[in-house]
This record gives sequence, C-alpha cells and structure tokens, in this order.
Amino acid sequence: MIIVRNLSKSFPPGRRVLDKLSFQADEGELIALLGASGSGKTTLFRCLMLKEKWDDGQYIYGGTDITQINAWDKIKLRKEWAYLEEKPSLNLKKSALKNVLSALLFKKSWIRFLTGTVSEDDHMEAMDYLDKVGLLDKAQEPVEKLSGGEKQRVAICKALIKGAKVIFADEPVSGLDPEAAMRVLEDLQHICRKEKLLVFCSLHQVELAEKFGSRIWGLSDGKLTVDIAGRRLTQREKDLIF
Ligand SMILES: Nc1ncnc2c1ncn2[C@@H]1O[C@H](COP(=O)(O)OP(=O)(O)OP(=O)(O)O)[C@@H](O)[C@H]1O
Repeated sequence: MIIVRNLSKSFPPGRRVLDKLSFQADEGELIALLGASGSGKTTLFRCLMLKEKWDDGQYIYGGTDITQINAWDKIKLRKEWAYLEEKPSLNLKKSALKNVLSALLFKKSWIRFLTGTVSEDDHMEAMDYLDKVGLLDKAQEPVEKLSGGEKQRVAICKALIKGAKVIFADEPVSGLDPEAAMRVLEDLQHICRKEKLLVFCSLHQVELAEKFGSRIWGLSDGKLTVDIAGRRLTQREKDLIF
C-alpha cells in the first residue's frame, strides 16, 4: 500500500531528523512506532501525510508514485488519511454523534452541506461506528462530558466515517489511564483488522507496542533501527531504539 524509498527530512539549520528511510507498509498492519522524544515520529507521520516537504525520497501510495503530486491530487489523497492526535480536535459542545457526522462535511452533497441536513444512511453509519467502539449509549452526550479515552474513540469514528484507509495515530493514548489506553488500542487493532486499514501508531510504552503492534518499528538517529513483527522486544532491540 505504501512504499517509501530514501525518505530524508531536515529542519534548518541542518538538523537531519529522517535519514534515508525505506520501507513498505500494507493494509491490515498496525505499525507501532517507538522512539525517544524528538526522534522524529511526528515528523515521519507529517511527511507521510504530505504535510511536510520531503528533502529527498520516493513515495508510492496505492501503486502510484505520488512523489511529485500536484496540490489538487494531494487534497483528494488526504481524504484517505486520518490523523489522530493526543488531544483529539473535537467540538466539545456538540454531541459525539454530531462530531462523527462532521467528518462527512466534504463527502455530502452541496445541498446537504449548505442546509446542514443529514441523510438517514449517514446517521445510521455514524451510529454503527459509535456502536463498534462501545459508545452507542453516549451518542447524544456532549463531547465535553466524555472521558479522554471516549473522546479518542469518537475521533476514531470520525476517521472511519470519513473513509480513511490509513490512520496516523500520534501518541493517541498519552495522558490516558492504563485501562482507557488499552480500550483505545483494542479499538484501533480491531478496526485495523476488520476494515483492513493501515494504522501507524506512535507510542511511548514498549509494552503497548508489543501487545498491539502487528509490526514494531524503532526510530533512532533518523533511521528505522528496528523493524520486526509484533512480539516482545529483546534488550538489544530496546537498546537500538532508546
Ligand atoms: N517545524 C519544525 N521546525 C524545526 N524543527 C522541528 C520542526 N518540527 C520538528 N522539529 C524538530 O525535529 C525533531 C523531531 O521532532 P518530532 O516532533 O518529529 O519528534 P517526536 O519523536 O514526535 O517527539 P515526541 O515523542 O516528543 O513527540 C525535534 O528535534 C524537533 O525539535
């Protein structure tokens, strides 16, 4: 699904954050990305979402070379990508359901967009996704009343209803208690398998990467120093990352 060759990225005045990264990532994979603070995890995600200009490298997405993509095609492609942040950007005053439906803004017809109406199908789809993450009973609750983990699960529903094929989850469980963190990662793992999405998930805790990653990457000194199938890391592998 994604093939990257020799991705490099520096920030002025010459700090090289990503150094000739090459990899292939496929649908149905949940890639747990580990790395010390400042190792470049967010930068890697931003480069893959074309929010950062690459210094060098080739990017093949869905079989098409998108290295030199134009602005219009970039907008179209971004609809297939969703970004989950540590603090999800949701409208706190609106209900979970309305937040999920807001992701359809650009998918709806112009008439519906202008009148703010929602079709029965959209409504049912949103409710289905909320059900999948166990939030059906909170659908009408204003998001400000939801816990951190529940907010993150609403953000996952937004990604799903948008039709995202790739999810970039940037430390989605930082700041959550262990139980809430597990629930969010279980949901991500479930939808990744069920909907055949590609999920990149940066994490700080090694144990969570081991438990939920179908693949584990370690980023250090701008390079992928570890790229293994999900399992417990050896001490040597941990040393290569941190
Ligand atoms: N826009 C920018 N301009 C200059 N330097 C930047 C910019 N964005 C990131 N950096 C630098 O690039 C390096 C990697 O940052 P990045 O945020 O990707 O790391 P990270 O692994 O996500 O860190 P954390 O785990 O703390 O979130 C850091 O040294 C950071 O200061």
